[in-house]
Amino acid sequence: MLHLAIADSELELVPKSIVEHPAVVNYARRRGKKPEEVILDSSYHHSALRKLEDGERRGRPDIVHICLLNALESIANKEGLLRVYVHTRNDEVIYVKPETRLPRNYNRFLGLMESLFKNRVVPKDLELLRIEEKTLNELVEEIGPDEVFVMHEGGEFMKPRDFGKVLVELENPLVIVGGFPHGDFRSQVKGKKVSLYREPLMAWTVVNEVLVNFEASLGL
Ligand SMILES: C[S@@+](CC[C@H](N)C(=O)[O-])C[C@H]1O[C@@H](n2cnc3c(N)ncnc32)[C@H](O)[C@@H]1O
Repeated sequence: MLHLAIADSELELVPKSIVEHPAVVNYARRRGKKPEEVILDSSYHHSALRKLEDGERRGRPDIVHICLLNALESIANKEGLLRVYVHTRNDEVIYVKPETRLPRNYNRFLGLMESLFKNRVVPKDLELLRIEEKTLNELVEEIGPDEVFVMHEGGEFMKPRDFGKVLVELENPLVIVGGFPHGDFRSQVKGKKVSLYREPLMAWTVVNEVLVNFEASLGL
């Protein structure tokens, strides 16, 4: 089983300090929600983000959306060989059941995340998504992987194809990909740093490279 964690993801509700900012208030009103119940999104809350620490990297639920779509629709997942987790900047972990069919539409995805933050599980009966307070290190301990790989542009270079071969030799590897647009991991993560390319890649590209090469090494 391959475990994939999208870590330090920039997925959060609008922080208290900016709930009264006009960009947030107007956006929430348009969506018929309370300002404190909406997900922070840099494309809508750009002016409010300037007032926040780390504002240049926060409010990127789109990264989580694309990574999850790619992972959940992958052949590895359809074959029952993948578990996906989203860890957020506020140390929460979202557990995603493999059979989850995420909305393709971005605004619907935001609505789903808002409902998850409010109700802690969605939907109530199937519990496809569940969120818990948890650090990345606590998640790693819980998974108990035989090896942890931290995908990092400054890590040891490995061709994606060779990395796939390394993964299939293990029982329970964990691959960690940063769910943020700029900078480095905020969490202190222990693991082998691996670079798949000489330049920085988008998180969803790394997810795809890891999964496709894992599948190829399995002969899928
Ligand atoms: C957009 S990058 C993070 C920001 C990047 N440090 C920058 O400033 O452009 C998102 C994640 O993709 C992964 N990643 C990016 N480039 C990579 C590479 N060349 N090899 C392996 N993983 C990479 C890392 O896990 C990283 O945290």
